[in-house]
Amino acid sequence: MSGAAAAAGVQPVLTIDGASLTRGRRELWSRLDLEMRPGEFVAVLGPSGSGKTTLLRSILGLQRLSAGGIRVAGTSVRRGDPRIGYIPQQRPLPPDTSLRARDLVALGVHGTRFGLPIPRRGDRARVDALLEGVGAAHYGDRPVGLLSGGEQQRLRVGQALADRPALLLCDEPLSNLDLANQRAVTDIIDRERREHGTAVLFVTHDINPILDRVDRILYIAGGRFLLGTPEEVLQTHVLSRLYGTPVFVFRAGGRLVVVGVPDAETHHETDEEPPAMGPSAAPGGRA
Ligand SMILES: Nc1ncnc2c1ncn2[C@@H]1O[C@H](COP(=O)(O)OP(=O)(O)OP(=O)(O)O)[C@@H](O)[C@H]1O
Repeated sequence: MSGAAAAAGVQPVLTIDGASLTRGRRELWSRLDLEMRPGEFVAVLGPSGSGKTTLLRSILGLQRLSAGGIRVAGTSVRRGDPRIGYIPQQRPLPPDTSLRARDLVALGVHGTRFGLPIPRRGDRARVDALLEGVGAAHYGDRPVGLLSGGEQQRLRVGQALADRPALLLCDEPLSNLDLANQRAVTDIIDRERREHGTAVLFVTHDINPILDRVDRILYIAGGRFLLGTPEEVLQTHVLSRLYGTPVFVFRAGGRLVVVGVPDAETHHETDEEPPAMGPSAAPGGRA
């Protein structure tokens, strides 16, 4: 154990240790360190193609690292690890999908997650409780293909939380949702981490809907990363240094807007020394 979690005397839920991932000649990120404590909410930001989804896939054991290691609650991850819940990037389900809403949630319940559904005693009650928890009880028996994007997304959250994971990985779970559904889905995830200590790693393009819940931000760009509180990371001078080009952070009407972000592949040579992080950097963070 090391870092802030150790200082607080708790076992980290997630430990990423010097992780690097190279695709062809391109280094997506390198020497990435991240330690998450129970109940912590970390947002992952960065331009399209910077490797955010790949990071989640690495944590899930679906993507081999070029270097470094990843542990969940102190041990290596394996495919289908029940300690991890995963909300993948949203794709609308086809209208003719024959599953009912409750079937989709049931796929997350132990024993059915990665194989054929094998209902066990108590599963129905668990599925009912999950449907209730995500506000989907009233459409539990409807075909999923006929549900709206927001209704489907609540079910995906229910499925990911079914086995009460220690770590919840969310890949842009709010995209394509209206503001009311963004808030509803955020509230469900936030309640889970407050009530059950689930650590949440949340990939997003827009920090605004979750800004008031986030403990730290991991910002990935051009093979580099920054780690710190929102106040530390979301600053014009900090992001300009990360990108190596002027990037502006504006605050308007309680919202943050980041302007001038270059494409993920058009900046930074990977063998460049990363710029120094300001004095307000969280331990373990660098840029
Ligand atoms: N299976 C794969 N084989 C080769 N390259 C891949 C594969 N999957 C992703 N990539 C590439 O790796 C890079 C990172 O992809 P990734 O999906 O992790 O980015 P991202 O930050 O999640 O992007 P977005 O915000 O658009 O979802 C991209 O350049 C992508 O084209």
